[in-house]
Formats: sequence, C-alpha cells, structure tokens
Amino acid sequence: MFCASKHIFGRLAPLRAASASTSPTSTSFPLRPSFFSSRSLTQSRLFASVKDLYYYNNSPKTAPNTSSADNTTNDFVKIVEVGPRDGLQNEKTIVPLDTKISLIERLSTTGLRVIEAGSFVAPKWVPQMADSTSILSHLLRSPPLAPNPVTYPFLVPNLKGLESALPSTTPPPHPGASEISIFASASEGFSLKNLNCTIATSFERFEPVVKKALEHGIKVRGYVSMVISCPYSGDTPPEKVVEVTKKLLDMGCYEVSLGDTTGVGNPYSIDVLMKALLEAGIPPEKLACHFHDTYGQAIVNCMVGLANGIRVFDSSVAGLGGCPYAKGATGNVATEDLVYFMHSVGMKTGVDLEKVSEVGAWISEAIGRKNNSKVGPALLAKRPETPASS
Ligand SMILES: CC(C)(COP(=O)([O-])OP(=O)([O-])OC[C@H]1O[C@@H](n2cnc3c(N)ncnc32)[C@H](O)[C@@H]1OP(=O)([O-])[O-])[C@@H](O)C(=O)NCCC(=O)NCCSC(=O)C[C@@](C)(O)CC(=O)[O-]
Repeated sequence: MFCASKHIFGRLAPLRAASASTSPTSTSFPLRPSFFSSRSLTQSRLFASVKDLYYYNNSPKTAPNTSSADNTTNDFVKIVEVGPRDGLQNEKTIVPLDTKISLIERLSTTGLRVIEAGSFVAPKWVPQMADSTSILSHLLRSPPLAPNPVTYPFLVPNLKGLESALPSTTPPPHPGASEISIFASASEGFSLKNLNCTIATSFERFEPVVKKALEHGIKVRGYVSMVISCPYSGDTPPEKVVEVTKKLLDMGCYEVSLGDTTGVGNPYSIDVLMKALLEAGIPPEKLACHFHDTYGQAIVNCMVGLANGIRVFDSSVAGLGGCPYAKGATGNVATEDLVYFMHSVGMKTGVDLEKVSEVGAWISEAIGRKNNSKVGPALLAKRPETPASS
C-alpha cells in the first residue's frame, strides 16, 4: 500500500513541472515544479508519517474498525458530515423539509458522530437554509436513531442567528442547539461577499455570539474560508490563516476547520499551510480539514492533513455541495471516498462505509444530482443483485 503511493508520488515529480502551466490550479496558486526535488525533506517526512501510521494502525494491537471505535486514540479520525448544510445550501431548487430530515436521519444510522444540520443565516441570501429552525426543533423533539451519540451543529453568523439556536418557548419550541459554528474568512474579498462585512467587522459580530453561546453551554466551532486562495483576493498568505485561526481559538472556539473553499489546494500548498499553523504553536487537535474537491485533490490533501497530525475531517455525502459565494466551487470531498481512504491507511472512523454509500445513492436520486463519490457507486455496483420480489 505504502510502496504503491510512494511509487505514484515519485512519478509525479517530472509530471508536475510539465503540467504546471495547464493545471486548473495554476492560475490562482501556481504549482511549484521544485516541490518534489528541493523539498525532498518535506516529501520524505510526509511519507514517513503516513507509513508509520499505516504500520502502527495495522499492527495486531489495534482494535477492529467498528462503529464503537474509541475516538480518543491517535488512529481515530472524526468525520464531520456537512452534507445537509454545505451540501444542500447551494441547491437552486428548494429541497423539501422532509427530504432534509430524512437525509439527517439516514446519516445518523451510519456511525457518524457529527452531522452539520443547517444554518441560521439570512433567508434572502441563502433561501435553501430557511427551514433550519424546523430542522433543529424536529431533531430535538424526535432524536434520530443512531448507534452512537451524534452532535448536530448549525452555522450562525450573528446574534440574530444565535437567537434561533437558543432555547425557544415560542413555536416551534425547542431546548436549543448543543453546538454552533461561526464562519470567518482569511480573505477580505470573500468576507465581503459571504458576510457582507470586513474580516475585522465579522470578528466584532462573532465576539458576542461566542460569549452568549458559551454562557448557554453551547459549544462553538470556527471555520476559516479561503485558506489557500480566493477568487476575489488572490492567494491567501498562510500567516493570515494563522492570524484568523488564532483569533477564533482565543475567542472560545474549541476547534477551527480550515476551508479550502474552492478546492485549489494541492499537497504542497496544504503542507505549507499546515506547517505554518503548527509552527505558530496551534496544536493539531485544534484543527480540522474542510477540503472541497473541485480539482479532485481533496483526498490527497486530506492525506497531507493526516500526516501533519490532523484527526478531524469534514466531508459531504455523495460529494454534494458548493458555496453560494464561491463561483465554480464544487462539493466537499465525498464522505464515502474519505471513509474508504481512511480505512485503507489503517485509520478508524466508526463509519459504516456501505451504509453511508446507500445514503449517498439515495440523496443523489432524491434531489436529481450526479453522485460525486467514486467509492459509493463502485461499492454498491459490486453487490449481488437482489431477486425481484414476486
Ligand atoms: C451574514 C449576513 C446575515 C449579513 O447580512 P446583511 O444583509 O449584511 O445583514 P443585515 O443585518 O443588514 O440584515 C439583512 C436582512 O437579513 C436578516 N438577517 C440578518 N441576519 C440574519 C440571520 N442570522 N438569520 C435570519 N435573518 C437574518 C435581517 O433581519 C434583514 O432582514 P430584512 O430586514 O431585510 O427583512 C448575510 O450576509 C448572510 O446571511 N450571509 C449568508 C452567508 C452564508 O450562509 N454563506 C454560506 C455558508 S459559509 C460557507 O459555505 C463556507 C464554509 C463554512 O463551508 C467553509 C468553506 O468551505 O470555506
């Protein structure tokens, strides 16, 4: 397994130089032809880490990969399923509330521990998320059946959004969300498009949100968008990502998810970013990877995150999604592909790959979308056909 990947990466070195001018990423974040030659130390460190993990995780001492896997060990990867929020927010046709709830309920049976369920943002900007209050009250009234405890976070941009997450006595009454996420940007251009304000103003708005949420016992996760490059502001300096990430952590976020919103990251740029964050003293336990798969690089970028000690990865079932404010950006790495990859390098996720593949097939059909997972359809196609019932 490891030898195979080393072989593939070895072959990439000459190819990268040749493809730099034609790669879709080259316009916004040029590939460095010298990466695999002059930075061979980084390359071998990366392989050493993945190889160590693989052999460590496959040694006889490790537990079988079941949904009850211990999520505190170094070989456990927590997957944050963002399909019902990031996956659906950009759908032009409003997805019926019943379909959204059914998606969350089906995902809950797969062993996932975190399922982002919606966002309390302005409906005039993101109409698809307008029914998030109904989703929250439904989840609290009728918790989905799940083999393990599941958290259902909601995105919140301001105090008005937080009101919807707090306990409510007015219809629909509910005892409040247990977790929210605030979302900042590392690029001014995207902050203005997405939040209609500068990065500095967004932090002024987040401050009271986090304070109030924590007072109510609601955990807060942070996002940083455009961590590699931005269609409005160009390449993002890693120092800016470090600065924004630190602010979110200092404010009280328990974890910060790094969004390669347009999927332009490559193993080089992601590795440089990871090193900048770690060298700035941010522990890997405080970080998560949120990689979009626009150019098909999300899995290899997740491998770079893994090798840098990250153990939390966001993904979207069937690779659903895209951001309404990032033109051309497609969905997150597909959950099915991420689970398959993680299991193949000996990591544990607690997620039942077959079940999550079924959910991917179901939601793609339900909303009339191509299933963007490679693994899901391949796995389901191998199943023996069930005889037609008489
Ligand atoms: C941030 C705002 C609200 C500012 O929006 P604004 O227009 O500047 O705010 P405003 O305070 O002037 O309010 C305008 C209207 O929105 C209402 N409003 C205001 N706030 C809320 C709220 N919370 N909930 C419901 N309604 C709200 C408010 O009441 C008012 O209503 P009106 O008087 O016109 O009828 C707006 O720009 C917005 O909602 N933007 C949507 C951002 C969004 O959802 N983006 C997608 C998610 S981020 C993402 O996908 C990236 C991520 C996280 O996945 C990571 C990655 O991949 O990089």
